[in-house]
Amino acid sequence: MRTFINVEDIGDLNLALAEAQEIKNDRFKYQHLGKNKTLLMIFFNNSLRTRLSTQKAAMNLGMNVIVLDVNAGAWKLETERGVIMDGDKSEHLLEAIPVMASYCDIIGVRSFAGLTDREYDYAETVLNQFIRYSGKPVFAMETATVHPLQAFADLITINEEWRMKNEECGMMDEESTAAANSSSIIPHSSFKKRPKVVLTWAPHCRALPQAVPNSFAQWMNAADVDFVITHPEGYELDPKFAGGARVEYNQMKALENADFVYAKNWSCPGVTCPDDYGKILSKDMSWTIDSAHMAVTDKGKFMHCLPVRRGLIVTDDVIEGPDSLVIPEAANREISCSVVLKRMLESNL
Ligand SMILES: NCCC[C@H](NC(=O)CCC(=O)O)C(=O)O
Ligand SMILES: NC(=O)OP(=O)(O)O
Repeated sequence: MRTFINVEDIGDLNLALAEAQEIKNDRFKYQHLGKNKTLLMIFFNNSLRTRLSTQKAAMNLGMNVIVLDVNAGAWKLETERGVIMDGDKSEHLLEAIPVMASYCDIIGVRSFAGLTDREYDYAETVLNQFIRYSGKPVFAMETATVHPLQAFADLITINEEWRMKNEECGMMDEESTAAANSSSIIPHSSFKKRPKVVLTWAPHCRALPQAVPNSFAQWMNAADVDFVITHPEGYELDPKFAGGARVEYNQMKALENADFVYAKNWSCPGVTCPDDYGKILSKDMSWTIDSAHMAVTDKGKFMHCLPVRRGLIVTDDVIEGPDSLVIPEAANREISCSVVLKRMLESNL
């Protein structure tokens, strides 16, 4: 694997899930792969989970890790070509990338959308410069339009929970139970019903990127689930990621019988109205996930990538309740990243 950006990069999802389970059973099984290899993590934006889980995954694989916070100690980097650099940015990304690449074997990049220029963001301009000028395998640690490590961790979490729910409810037939006992991964088709997964927009006080919902939609479209997206009018996600998914504008209707409720805020993706790109179109608090929303689900599990703002996205009782998966999701970030780094180490170095 040379890049990890879109769901296609990981190939067969059942194989990827099986590999995730294998690593979860023995996190240090592939420690030899990373010996004398160095991961460079570059952050243009803040992070808690990605910073720690990616570092942990690399250490599990025996790698050395260098972390660069571009905005805390490095020269401020210019990312656009053709500008006269007479402002506060002292170094151009086009020199910085090959320099940084000379010190490492794999590069992870966090670079959020600026939310002012849709074309620049959706072309993944910064990430693509790393791919083009580093000559090294590159993976997205949330970039302008995608957050695949999060979506993969979310898929792992859904798979684990769905398997448990089916086992508890005795929803598997005999053949599938036997398959479950002999294998780490059961295709969802073995269960009597596919899980209903609902991605719901929720209000926020700041304009946030579309990377998390884009990747979640892309991965759920590729997975064996019944996927529904709900949001106020104007928040339609880019068809490149969400194309084919069912959109239901009535949130309560969308949540009916849901097995998984994935809440997230995002700003206007500018699909129906390009001038609104990156803007907040709604702060409707009736979209906040509370116990009344969860009550219409099928004992649904609450999911969010974190960090989450309580009182806006979700109420305290829901996020703290027994049906909240936010901590297992975050824990599975170590696993999703381990699979990605393992594959990069195996195939490219
Ligand atoms: N990596 C997880 C989410 C990161 C980012 N959230 C944020 O910036 C929230 C910041 C705040 O709540 O102030 C996003 O939505 O893409
Ligand atoms: N979910 C996630 O990516 O968290 P961080 O932004 O803290 O890395």
